[in-house]
Amino acid sequence: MSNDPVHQQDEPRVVLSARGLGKDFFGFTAVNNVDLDVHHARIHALIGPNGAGKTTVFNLLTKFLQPTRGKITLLGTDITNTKPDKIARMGMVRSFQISAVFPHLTVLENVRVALQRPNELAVQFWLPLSSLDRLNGRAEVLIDELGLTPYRNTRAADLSYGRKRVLEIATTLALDPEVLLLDEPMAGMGQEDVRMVADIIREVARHRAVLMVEHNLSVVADICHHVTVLQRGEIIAEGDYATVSQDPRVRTAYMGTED
Ligand SMILES: Nc1ncnc2c1ncn2[C@@H]1O[C@H](COP(=O)(O)OP(=O)(O)OP(=O)(O)O)[C@@H](O)[C@H]1O
Repeated sequence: MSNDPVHQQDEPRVVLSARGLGKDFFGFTAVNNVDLDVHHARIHALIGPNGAGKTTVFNLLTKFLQPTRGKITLLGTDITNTKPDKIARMGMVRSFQISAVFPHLTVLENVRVALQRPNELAVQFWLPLSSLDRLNGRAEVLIDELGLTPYRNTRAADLSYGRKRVLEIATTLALDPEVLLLDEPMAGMGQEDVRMVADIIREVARHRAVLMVEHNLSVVADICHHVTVLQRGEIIAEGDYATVSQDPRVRTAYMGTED
């Protein structure tokens, strides 16, 4: 579907949407009335000050939390009452969900393990060798897509922090998701790694939608097409970074002042 030229136009299709999304915790409203449209081949950032509700929105979208109010649609299907494991199979994954990286395995082995999971090849040991060849082929493509070819035989434990993050993203992509959710992908990384991971996310999003929570605003400015700003559980601004960063409510939310 991602190669369909119709979907490569300026207004790409909506793959994930939320309407009137809300979550109460014991009477405290953490998220209220959130409308969100995430588009194919676009990077969408969810930003806001601490406690704004970003993680809660993430957990609602992936159904780790059940919404108190509202509706969520993934690829045209209502998933408001769908279980998280089914959502991964339907085409939406979040980075930590299946991103267990085994430190003693090489990059290639880690990606192969991740690729076996959806196919359950691990238990189908009677499968012909040609199936494993196919798996190797897909693993090489993924490794290449994520710039990990020079490290294919390196143990995960010996990778830099940033490259480990890229390997995690590679294992997440093994399910071939249409929508990838990343929770603070730049957290704890140095400037050089931030640049590398930002480039990888840009590459990954050429064929998929990416929704990410990110505190690093220069990364958001650099790679995100669309930004939704939350404060106290509600959307206070949205648009491209240039637009939202000039919004007086956003400036007040971040700085405590409009200046
Ligand atoms: N399980 C819970 N029970 C009660 N309150 C919760 C729960 N989870 C989150 N909250 C509250 O909901 C609000 C939003 O929290 P959330 O973690 O979604 O914000 P955030 O924008 O991700 O913050 P941060 O940037 O600090 O991670 C906060 O006031 C938080 O205390």
